[in-house]
Amino acid sequence: MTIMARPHLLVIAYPTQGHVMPLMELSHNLVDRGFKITFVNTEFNHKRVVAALSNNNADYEEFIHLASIPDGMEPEEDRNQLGKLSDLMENVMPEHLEELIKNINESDNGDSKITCVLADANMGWALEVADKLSIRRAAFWPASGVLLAVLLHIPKMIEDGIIDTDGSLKKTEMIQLSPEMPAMNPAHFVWLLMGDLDTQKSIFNLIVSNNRAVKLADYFVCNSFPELEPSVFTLVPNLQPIGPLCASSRLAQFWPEDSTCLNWLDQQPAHSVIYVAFGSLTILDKRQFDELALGLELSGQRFLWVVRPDLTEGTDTYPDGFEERVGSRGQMVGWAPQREVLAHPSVACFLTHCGWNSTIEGLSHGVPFLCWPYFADQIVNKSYICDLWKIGLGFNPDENGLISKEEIKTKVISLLGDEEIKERSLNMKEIAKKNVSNGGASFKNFEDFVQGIK
Ligand SMILES: O=c1ccn([C@@H]2O[C@H](COP(=O)(O)OP(=O)(O)O[C@H]3O[C@H](CO)[C@@H](O)[C@H](O)[C@H]3O)[C@@H](O)[C@H]2O)c(=O)[nH]1
Repeated sequence: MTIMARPHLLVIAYPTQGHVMPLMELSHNLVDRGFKITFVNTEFNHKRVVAALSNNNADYEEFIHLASIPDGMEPEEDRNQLGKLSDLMENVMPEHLEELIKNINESDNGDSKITCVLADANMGWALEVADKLSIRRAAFWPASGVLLAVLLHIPKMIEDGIIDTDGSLKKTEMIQLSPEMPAMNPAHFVWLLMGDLDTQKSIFNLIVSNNRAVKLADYFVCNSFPELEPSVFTLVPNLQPIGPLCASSRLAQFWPEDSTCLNWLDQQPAHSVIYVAFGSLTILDKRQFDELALGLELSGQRFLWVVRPDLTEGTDTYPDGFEERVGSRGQMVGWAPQREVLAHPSVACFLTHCGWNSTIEGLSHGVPFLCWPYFADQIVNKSYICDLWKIGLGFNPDENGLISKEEIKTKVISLLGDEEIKERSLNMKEIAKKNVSNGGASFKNFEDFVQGIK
């Protein structure tokens, strides 16, 4: 009897948590369908993932090999400089990736050859490397399909004089890509919300080269489902939604998970806890951090708050007496098992920065949102949550741009009392679930994808 070798996929993600996480989840799903994976992180992130690993990953370690290549930055440099990081990666990483693939494919240690590269569409150069080596290519889009549709529309927007060839804005009127999609404020284009002018230009250049590179992909999949953003899949017909991807995320955490909060959640009444988390990149200034703490206190509700070690600039001490006053009603952790938290029956709502993964994870569990976008695609995601799907509320900043404790309390109380939002959220959960169940649209797309890349 011949035992067939597992098809061997090389997977590479853009080096931030919100990209590594869903691609690892997709890798787990592919292992379940018979693949072997070499998952490539930057050396910097590889060290973090290994340091944060728990010991319950044994099942997957056999089939997911964690590899790493340098990103071009010095070890101590700040990886949140996304413009600089993107420029360096495009220059430095391709030759390292090529070498890694050649080493695997030429080694005689019995390892099967890499048959396909599955790259984050934000790492288009990796598809070019695969093309050069005549290896099959697939791309994954980790954010909303709407965002991708806007980015692919860049050449037309340059032609129409809406933006310049360097991405700067020339016209300010709203744009609408299709009648079913809400109009979009060009000031909210993702690259314009990414830091200083140099960063914006670097990110814009990266987008333009990625738009070119994704044409090399034989398959293009994303973490969404048809009902969520219907017209997108008409505008980008080769993009196949396979989401929601939101099971437990093993082998991908940049910080060690503090699971003690699940025991705390077990002790709380059903639908009583506000879960507060801002993803991996948001930084709050100290004044806003304090106001958030005081707003949670003032709301009188139970809350679970993820206070990442780098959530605030400078010190992250709480306002005077805050911890004593909230007592066991409030729980703060450095990094939570978010997907398990959102699935917990004690959670009533999700105060989020509206990163795409958090959005998908929240809506897949029927949890209503309180939206506090920070940058990048989050402002557009918020408008989908609040205005289109109507499963959440946003905050209004005061005249100093601060979201006040009173505003936080008001919105918490309004959301928790809003039965229509709750009903729509539960309905969305059902639609999400149907998509990945046997016969659902995302399920079928995933099956086609698996057959295609085998
Ligand atoms: O305590 C925590 C907090 C977060 N997470 C996970 O971390 C991921 C965070 O991803 P996301 O919600 O998308 O936020 P960011 O980390 O900010 O992601 C970046 O990447 C996303 C995908 O491109 C974009 O939508 C965001 O705007 C961008 O900031 C999610 O899977 C969460 O489940 C945890 O596991 N534990």
